[in-house]
Amino acid sequence: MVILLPYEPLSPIRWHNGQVELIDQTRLPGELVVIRPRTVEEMWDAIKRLKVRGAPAIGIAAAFGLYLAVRDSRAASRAEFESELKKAANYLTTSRPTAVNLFWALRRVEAAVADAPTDNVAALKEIVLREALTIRDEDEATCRAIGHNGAPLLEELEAVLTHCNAGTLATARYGTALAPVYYLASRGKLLKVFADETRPLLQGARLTAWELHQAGIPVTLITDNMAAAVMSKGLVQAVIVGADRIAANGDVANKIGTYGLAVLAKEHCLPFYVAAPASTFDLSLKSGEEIPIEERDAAEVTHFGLKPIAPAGIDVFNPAFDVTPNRYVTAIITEKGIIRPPYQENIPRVLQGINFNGA
Ligand SMILES: CSC[C@@H](O)[C@@H](O)C(=O)COP(=O)(O)O
Repeated sequence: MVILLPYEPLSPIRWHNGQVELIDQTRLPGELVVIRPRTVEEMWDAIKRLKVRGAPAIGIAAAFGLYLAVRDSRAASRAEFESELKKAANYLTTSRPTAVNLFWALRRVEAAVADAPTDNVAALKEIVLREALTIRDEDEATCRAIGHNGAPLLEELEAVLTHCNAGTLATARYGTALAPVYYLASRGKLLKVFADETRPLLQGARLTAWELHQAGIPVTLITDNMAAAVMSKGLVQAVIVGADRIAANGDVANKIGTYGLAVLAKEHCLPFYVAAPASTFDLSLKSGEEIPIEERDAAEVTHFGLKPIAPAGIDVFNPAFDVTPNRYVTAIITEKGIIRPPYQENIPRVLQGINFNGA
């Protein structure tokens, strides 16, 4: 097992020796295994099975997936190459429907090729790889900026509650919800984190607890149904989560259970913060009602690992995400600044970089 320098989280996705390397998140916390998808099909499978997961990381993985799809292309023309790229992008969009970063990254790579001033297929392949690498590197800088921007909201607090994993494992590095925690730690302020285990796939227990523990940040694991008790005892002073898609009105899709936490936070007069990059906003959607919510296999609920914990054949409802209405969201922390209500007006203002502090 790798031991990290205190407070410096690892990066779960990188390009090394001509291959994409991913930490297989289904194997954590027991084993730190690196996988190297070699085809677009293997990358699709890694995304579908949550070997790589978390909205920004899914986008980065998909961009590399496009390169894997065209790396050995024998296209005879630019048009043929672009058609192969489009086919691969369409295929990758079928892996997971909710995180808009996936669609954003694929569009970005396609646009880079469309804008390229060359018809040379070898040069176009190189552009696909360069764009994937740029998306990865920019995400790391973006997450660091989210950490910087979010830190003032949390620096006076003792502890926060988070849900699922919106940490370094969900991004190129640093995470979104956990970015301010890492940022503060690197400056000597250790904020405590209560991590929901996050049923059914336990990203909180397996991933958030693991990565914070590795980085030397104090983390306390709770089951999802303990959040109300933690809040009522005053053990946390804020909730901070990531997002998979944010609609134009500020409604937030995130891991199932997030909505309940937001309602609980309101009842306990705690701020409810969402941390997300600009690539997680989908301003084409008026509200969260339009966000496609992934439903996953019933076995994730009826089984604990391979062990059945429910009667065989029982009906199951297993949405992977829920939508938190904007009225519960105190602020959205982005790399461009902090966005506060009214979201309809303030989201475009902040994302377009108009000088506005969100106060
Ligand atoms: C920075 S990641 C934000 C979200 O993607 C995260 O909170 C989440 O819901 C991840 O769900 P997952 O199903 O593990 O991909």
